[in-house]
Amino acid sequence: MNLAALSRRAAAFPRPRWRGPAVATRGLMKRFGPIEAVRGIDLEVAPGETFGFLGPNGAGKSTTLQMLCTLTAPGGGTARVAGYDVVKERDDVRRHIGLVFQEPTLDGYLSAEQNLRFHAELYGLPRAVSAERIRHLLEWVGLWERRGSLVSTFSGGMKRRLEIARGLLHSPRVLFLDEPTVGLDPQTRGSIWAYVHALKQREEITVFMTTHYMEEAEYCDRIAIVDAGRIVALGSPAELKAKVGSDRVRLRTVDDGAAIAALKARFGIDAAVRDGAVTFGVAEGERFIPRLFAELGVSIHSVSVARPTLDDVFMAHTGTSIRDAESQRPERSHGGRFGRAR
Ligand SMILES: Nc1ncnc2c1ncn2[C@@H]1O[C@H](COP(=O)(O)OP(=O)(O)OP(=O)(O)O)[C@@H](O)[C@H]1O
Repeated sequence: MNLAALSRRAAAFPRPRWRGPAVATRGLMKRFGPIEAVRGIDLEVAPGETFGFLGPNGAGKSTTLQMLCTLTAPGGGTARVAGYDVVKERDDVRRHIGLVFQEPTLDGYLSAEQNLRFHAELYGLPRAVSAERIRHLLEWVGLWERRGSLVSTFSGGMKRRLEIARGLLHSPRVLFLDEPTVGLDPQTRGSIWAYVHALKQREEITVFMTTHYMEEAEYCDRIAIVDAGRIVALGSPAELKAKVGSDRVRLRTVDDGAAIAALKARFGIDAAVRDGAVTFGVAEGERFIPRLFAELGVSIHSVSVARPTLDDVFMAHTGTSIRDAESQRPERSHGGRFGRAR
């Protein structure tokens, strides 16, 4: 049965309101030849949550998302989305999810409104309903005035907003966003987040997104930090940072090598030079600073203390920063991921 027929059937036989987890996986796995892209993901996302999958390039974020969206078959384990099994009830999953990809999948030769109308027809939305919803969504993403313009004339930010509107057209229960702001300038990234926030105010929807931007993960209710195909930490950003425990101290000194040796010898602290400063973690950093000046025995030019960041969380679980993890892996193009052979 095609998507349109499924939607008509659903409209004719409304289901009782479903209350289980929006996303639930057990031992989810995927392998590409010798590469173990996803190595046993266990996850439960509650309805209404904004959930982030945070990790460096190649961590397995997109592959997990593709399995949840039924775009690639799991190699092992199970996954349910909106209550439906991604393998046995693929069409049901598809009917209840919206997708926004990294790469635009809009038709540049059609106008903004035509793109949405086409999508509405694909999902079998009745005309009266879709016309109203298209207007509503285009107004909401600030594109109603430009509804007649060809999408090929739109900026990157406008296209992403239109994609979000399209992803919401059929009122999905779960909206999947794959790196929704990659390639956008900081201002446009901020505005995309403002739309996601506003969306949570007006629709009862779960948002599941992947990102490798720390600052974006901070917007999520909960995040899973993934590395090499596994979840290494799971919780709210505040919980995860609290678990790291230590503050991050950064020193600029006359002699970094001597400072690192003295930190080890006098305080038992393992420090390293990162981004041009001697960096280490210590509980209650502000209280430690006076001792440092008194006892280090190496002249200090400047010192800063910061509360743990999500990068510190990543480092605590993997021994490396996300940035370093990305630079250690072969860079892959962000383009065409959904077009790759599976
Ligand atoms: N179709 C494919 N064929 C072969 N290998 C693949 C395929 N898709 C993903 N991989 C590999 O699986 C691993 C995980 O890739 P994935 O795209 O899921 O990571 P990611 O965390 O989303 O990274 P990025 O931030 O770069 O998108 C990588 O080593 C990648 O090269």
